[in-house]
Amino acid sequence: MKEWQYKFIEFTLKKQIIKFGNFTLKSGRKSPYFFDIGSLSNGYDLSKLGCFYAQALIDSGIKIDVLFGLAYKGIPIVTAMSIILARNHNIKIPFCFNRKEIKGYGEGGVLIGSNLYGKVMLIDDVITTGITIYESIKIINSYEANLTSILIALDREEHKFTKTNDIKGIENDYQCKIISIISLSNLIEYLKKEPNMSNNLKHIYSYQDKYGT
Ligand SMILES: O=P(O)(O)OC[C@H]1O[C@H](OP(=O)(O)OP(=O)(O)O)[C@H](O)[C@@H]1O
Ligand SMILES: O=C(O)c1cc(=O)[nH]c(=O)[nH]1
Repeated sequence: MKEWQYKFIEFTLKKQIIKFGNFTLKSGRKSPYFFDIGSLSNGYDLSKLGCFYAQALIDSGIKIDVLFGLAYKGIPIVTAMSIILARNHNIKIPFCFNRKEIKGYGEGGVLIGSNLYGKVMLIDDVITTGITIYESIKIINSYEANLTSILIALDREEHKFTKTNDIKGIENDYQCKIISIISLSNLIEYLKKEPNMSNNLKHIYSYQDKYGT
């Protein structure tokens, strides 16, 4: 693990982005941990989050035309990341995000910000089953745009409902590179060295047995 990934885990634990308990996921899976970006509630923490995402993009060396934040949590992420890229790294990449419901008046439509065109990097918080990513590809493909990369904070490293919607499936089907700031393996590696984590780890291991890749 790189030092900034360690720092990211420290940040997520300190800010209680990573929570332990009983959580129902979008897929219906019952998880003993939850990654909750929505618990960040001030500009300072959000700008720190933006720094980690910007770092991951720069480290990847991937070239893109537009950043696309997926509603809802991808919206503050892509906004914070874009500000950090401009302010700290002098990198100006257009960004946009979607509405979950189509707006039928005023400017209308589903997109806010830049048009979707060329090589698109999708920005979100986590991938669990990958189903949400498959749904978002439909939005991207309805423009003259291609999904060429995905950047998330946490890859939960779970197997998916069907063979076609796992991470490797997305990468192969769409020639699309997926990068994550951390993976569940990174998190486990960190938690193993922390005191009082053995019970949480026990629950994570049995969850992994059921849903892990
Ligand atoms: O890989 P999957 O099984 O599809 O699950 C992961 C998705 O679940 C959450 O979406 P949700 O629509 O709940 O996000 P929101 O809180 O940002 O609206 C999360 O933000 C991911 O996009
Ligand atoms: O799969 C999900 O719904 C999910 C998992 C997670 O860790 N965090 C989140 O916001 N959603």
